[in-house]
Amino acid sequence: MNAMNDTEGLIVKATGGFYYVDAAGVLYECRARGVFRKQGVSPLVGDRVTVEPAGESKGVVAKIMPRKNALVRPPLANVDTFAVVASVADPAPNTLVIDKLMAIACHKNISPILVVTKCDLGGPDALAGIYRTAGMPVFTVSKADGSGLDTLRQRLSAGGITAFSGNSGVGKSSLLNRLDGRLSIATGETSRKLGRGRHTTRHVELYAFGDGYIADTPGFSAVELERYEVIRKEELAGCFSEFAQYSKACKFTGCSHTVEKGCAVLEAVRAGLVHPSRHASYCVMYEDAKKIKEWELKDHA
Ligand SMILES: Nc1nc2c(ncn2[C@@H]2O[C@H](COP(=O)(O)OP(=O)(O)OP(=O)(O)O)[C@@H](O)[C@H]2O)c(=O)[nH]1
Ligand SMILES: [Zn+2]
Repeated sequence: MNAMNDTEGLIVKATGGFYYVDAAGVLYECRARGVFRKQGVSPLVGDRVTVEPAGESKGVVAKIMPRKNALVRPPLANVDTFAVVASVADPAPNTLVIDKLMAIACHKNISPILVVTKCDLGGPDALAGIYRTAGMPVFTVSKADGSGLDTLRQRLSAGGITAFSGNSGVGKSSLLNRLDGRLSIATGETSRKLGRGRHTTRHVELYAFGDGYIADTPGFSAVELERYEVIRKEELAGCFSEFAQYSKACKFTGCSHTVEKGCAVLEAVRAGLVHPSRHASYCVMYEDAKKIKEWELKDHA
């Protein structure tokens, strides 16, 4: 009960009501204090917590530190980097899906990066160019060539928690397995062979990677994320970070940046400063956001 004995750590895994907390290299198997349930909060992987030790390598999660952000699916807190994975081909990249994921990341105060996979199947420049124009870090990798992988490793090991997302089949599992030998995630081929359903894993785990952590969440999709992370139309332009420097100059306050005369964002699109593909995604998402009902927003308050 003595708070002085409490030790601080990070929840790296949650399963079956147990939380595994890494505190200065010791892994504590913990239960959560009952009060959390009463308050309707549950500890999440990625939470910084204090542990009240209770026997060797066992303890109780006593306090959850304030979160930078929290995702519902996958259940994960304090994510710093969101790596959106897209392949050059097989499947062809879907920029709308990529932009939805990136907007959700911005909305959650998570830095997006793009990882372009399967560069052995075609040139990554067209896709990479869209996101470089938007000022985002882009990493290009392929089965055959390890150079892009090393640059990505450097970024991930610099610190913070990185989560990966992207459409099914883009090569997320293959990428994670190659990034870190400890991860042996079933890739498309193997899980098909085993005949197991896809996207069944709900188990999230953080792996230390240099000074950072990688969240092993291969099974979560754009569709799922969207269901839980709603962006209002008024907030949307703010989630397309490269629009910000132009939108201040729009003629009308409350400009939707879709059709208005005197819209500085549209002007930037015409001038090649904002990529048309990003703006096209914005317009689709804006139309969708207009249809969001108030009751849907209440669920996400
Ligand atoms: N040509 C090529 N194929 C790749 C590459 N990376 C992965 N693949 C193949 O792409 C397919 C899908 O890879 P996965 O790693 O299972 O993809 P995933 O994104 O994890 O898929 P889900 O589990 O459905 O989310 C597999 O057949 C891989 O062998 C690559 O760099 N080049
Ligand atoms: Zn505008």
